[in-house]
Amino acid sequence: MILALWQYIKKNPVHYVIAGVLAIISSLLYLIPNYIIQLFVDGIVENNLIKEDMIRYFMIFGITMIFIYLTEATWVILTFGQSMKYQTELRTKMFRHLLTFRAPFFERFRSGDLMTRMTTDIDMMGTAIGYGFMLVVADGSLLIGVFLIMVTTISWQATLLSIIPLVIFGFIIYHLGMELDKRYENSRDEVAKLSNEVLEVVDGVRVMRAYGKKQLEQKRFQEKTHKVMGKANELVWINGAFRQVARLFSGLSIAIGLLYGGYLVGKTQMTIGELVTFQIYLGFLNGTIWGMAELVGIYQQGKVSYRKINELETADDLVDKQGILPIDQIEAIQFDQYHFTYPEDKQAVLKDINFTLKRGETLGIVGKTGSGKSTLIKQLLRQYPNGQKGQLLMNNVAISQYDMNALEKLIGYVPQEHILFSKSVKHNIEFGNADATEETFAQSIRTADFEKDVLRMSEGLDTLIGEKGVAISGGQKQRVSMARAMIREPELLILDDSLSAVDAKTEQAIIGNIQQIRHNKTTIIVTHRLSAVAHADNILVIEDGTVVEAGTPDQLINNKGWYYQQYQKQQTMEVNHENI
Ligand SMILES: Nc1ncnc2c1ncn2[C@@H]1O[C@H](COP(=O)(O)OP(=O)(O)OP(=O)(O)O)[C@@H](O)[C@H]1O
Repeated sequence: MILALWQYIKKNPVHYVIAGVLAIISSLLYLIPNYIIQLFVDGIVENNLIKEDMIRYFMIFGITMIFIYLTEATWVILTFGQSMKYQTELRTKMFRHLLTFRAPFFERFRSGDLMTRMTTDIDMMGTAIGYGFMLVVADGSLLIGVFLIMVTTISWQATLLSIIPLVIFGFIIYHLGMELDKRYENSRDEVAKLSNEVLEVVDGVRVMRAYGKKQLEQKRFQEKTHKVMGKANELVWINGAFRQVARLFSGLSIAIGLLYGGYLVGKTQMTIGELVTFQIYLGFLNGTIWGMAELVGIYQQGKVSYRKINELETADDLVDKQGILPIDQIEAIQFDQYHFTYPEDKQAVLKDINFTLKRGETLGIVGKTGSGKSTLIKQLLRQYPNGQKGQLLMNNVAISQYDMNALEKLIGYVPQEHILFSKSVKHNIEFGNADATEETFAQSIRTADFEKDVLRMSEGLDTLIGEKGVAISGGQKQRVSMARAMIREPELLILDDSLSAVDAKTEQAIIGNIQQIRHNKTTIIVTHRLSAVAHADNILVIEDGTVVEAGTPDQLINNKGWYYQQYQKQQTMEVNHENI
């Protein structure tokens, strides 16, 4: 951690050098008022304090305090400003880094954990480089300055004797710090788990209510908070005990100083003024030792947070991102004896997949639930590592060779679970392509059959949706999501069971619109409703990760296999539905 912080300090030398010099100056300036106090007390005791001296002392005292204020304020502002800058830079860097990760990473790191890393841990690193730096420089220079002044100007024997308890305390702090490390980590991990729980509860609150599980969830949550409290209490215990030990040692140091100082005053080897100043100096030394104790805590917490951030920085999502080839058109997609197993699994989910999809064609993918349809799409989107056997080619080149960003720009993907942002309808659609012309924007809404819905919304396209806005239906969400993909006018459009929540008539209208505007462009439609792929050039029926039937809709009907049976069932259902 220290190395990482040092790298940052080195990047901003001017700020830190100025802050460091000012911190040292302000610490040393603190010695002047003490010296004035010493002269003042001695003047009173020796009865030779004259008015001019008093005015002079007062002036020096006042001016020094003003300088202390100015230097301290300047370097504290500089240091904490840098700390904020450091946090902002680190957070931006980590966020950019997070965006590069693919699905396996997010399966490993849960949302609550990531939130804790992006907030508390980065804050802690900021504290280490701000408050930690302040403690090291200011308290360090004060400690050295006070020690030297005590030794050289008052009494080296009294100084050495009275700092013995402080040195012992220093050793205790050091060893306790080691003990605190693990406990800080445990406590922090429990908070991360709790954050995750809160997210899940907020997300699933409606289901929880519907199933009458409010009480149960409350109990579970309470158990988790008790666990957090338990771990935090361990720290409170150690910190509490530690503070009392600190008090004991600092009291001992002052007592030794008083006793030995009193003895020296009795032997006229120390003036009363020096004894008073000596006690004030001891107070400073005690303060700096407290500061060092705090520094140990900041260092230990910072170390834990650094480990957590470093884990994110060095995490690998196992997806090869090294591809550099540019791509601006997808002429053909080819799965060649392709096998795929999820990283944490042993059994292949896709087995021996073979097919070619040419530019301008529409491919339908159907099959039982859990058969591997979405997995095939995820492989096209490169969300997981490459398949273990066979090849996935685009324009006859392995897909992994292409620059991911270039590839992503060609694809419009409408996923099964519709993720919309808590912003306006317009913002959500424009998210697909902020540079789209008004005409393309209007066309995307038309294609998604969302025009009527917009008219019904109180603020039209500016209507806020999501958490802070109006709740929209599942079918409306799907169509906003569809418009977001359409506004890209993508080379390759992928609909992954993305019209399941709209009625058959609307689905037909949308599919018709897509057919009409996507000449020469490629479309993949994964669906459970066969009417959505009735126009497809080719259809794959997937069962247990393998293609069991393939062909045009007519060929599959003639085949009399799974497709035919499903077709019959869905036809009967549709007729019954129309008769109701
Ligand atoms: N991230 C994952 N890690 C491990 N296994 C997974 C993962 N995602 C899906 N699976 C498994 O892979 C298999 C295929 O899932 P997939 O989502 O591809 O099916 P599907 O045909 O799209 O199903 P549905 O029609 O219900 O959407 C399932 O057994 C599923 O449990």
